[in-house]
Amino acid sequence: MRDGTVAAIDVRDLTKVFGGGSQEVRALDGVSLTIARNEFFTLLGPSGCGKTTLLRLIAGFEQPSGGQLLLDGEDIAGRPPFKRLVNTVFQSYALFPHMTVAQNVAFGLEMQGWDGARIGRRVAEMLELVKMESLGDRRPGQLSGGQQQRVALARALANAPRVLLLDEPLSALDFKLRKDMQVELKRLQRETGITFVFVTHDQEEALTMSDRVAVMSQGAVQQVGSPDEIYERPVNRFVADFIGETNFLPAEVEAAGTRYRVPSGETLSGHDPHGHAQGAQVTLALRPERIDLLAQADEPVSGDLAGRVAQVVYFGTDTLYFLELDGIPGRFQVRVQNRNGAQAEFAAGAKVGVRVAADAVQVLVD
Ligand SMILES: Nc1ncnc2c1ncn2[C@@H]1O[C@H](COP(=O)(O)OP(=O)(O)OP(=O)(O)O)[C@@H](O)[C@H]1O
Repeated sequence: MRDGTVAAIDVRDLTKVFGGGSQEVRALDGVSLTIARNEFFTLLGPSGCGKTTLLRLIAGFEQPSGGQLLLDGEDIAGRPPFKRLVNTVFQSYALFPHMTVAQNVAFGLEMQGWDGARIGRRVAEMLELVKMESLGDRRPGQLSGGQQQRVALARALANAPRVLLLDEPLSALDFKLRKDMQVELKRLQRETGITFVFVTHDQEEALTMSDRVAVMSQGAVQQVGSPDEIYERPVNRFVADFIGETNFLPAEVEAAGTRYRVPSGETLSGHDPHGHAQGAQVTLALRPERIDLLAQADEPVSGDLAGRVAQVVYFGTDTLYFLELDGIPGRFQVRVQNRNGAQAEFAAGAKVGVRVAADAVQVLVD
């Protein structure tokens, strides 16, 4: 780690290849990242990008084809799962159906040879932590999905692992419960101080819970950053497209690091972490909620784009406008908060101006 402390998990150029010959799949293709102690770290990406494979390598259920994996600074290659101080919570919960809630939580502690009184205290403590203290005598079949998930968490936290791996643990829950459990998981992580590595393909889940997020695609890490970094400053088109809604505009660099000319001839200012030179062809990313719509009567200023409302979609909290901009191909989205009730401000067909906030434009690498 940069500050000299030892990372909870240090992944170095990790590769995992399944099968061989024409069947070969490179599930991980040289992944490097560090996860700090006490961090809520999320692996985010579409189905098949390799997030579960990375989790299974950390857990020890799979062996890497190349690269290194360090836990608290120690190379754990070849160490079996039960000797890694790493527990996993699966989407399916994997509770023992014939045991009570309390017996499920106690199971791992018994395997590790804890004495009865200590197990009793620990089980009570864990059930209190996940707010299940009154349901210790029930069997999993008598619990709701959310309650089963809490038991699975209590069981996985009981022996105080260094790292808890969570593989899409909320995806079987309905919308409302999932929201509640997001808050709950964050609380558990803060209260226990255990490093959480959370796998999801749900960007909202990743943004709301994580200290940092690694966005993955095709076996590679595209970007690692805090939720606001990856949302506000995506490095490439994949990240900008995968996280939230984005408008992409082709542009030419008019002045390096400051001004970008779009096909309508207007110039926008923008943020370019990649240092493109003057004359370079680039793609600009603009978030729909960072853009203001102007009535035709408003006085346009330099950089304002002009166009027509093609479609209006009402979302309750906000309204999404699809625009056709003069001189710019494709559709352009603007999201406006409905502060003044349900009435959409502009109807389909209305001529409008588009004002882009000075710091709202991100220049992408590709
Ligand atoms: N045991 C295996 N044998 C062969 N190929 C595998 C195996 N496990 C995973 N793969 C392949 O490796 C790639 C990455 O799979 P992985 O399960 O890690 O993706 P994921 O991002 O977790 O996807 P999902 O969200 O669908 O679980 C996929 O192409 C998958 O088909």
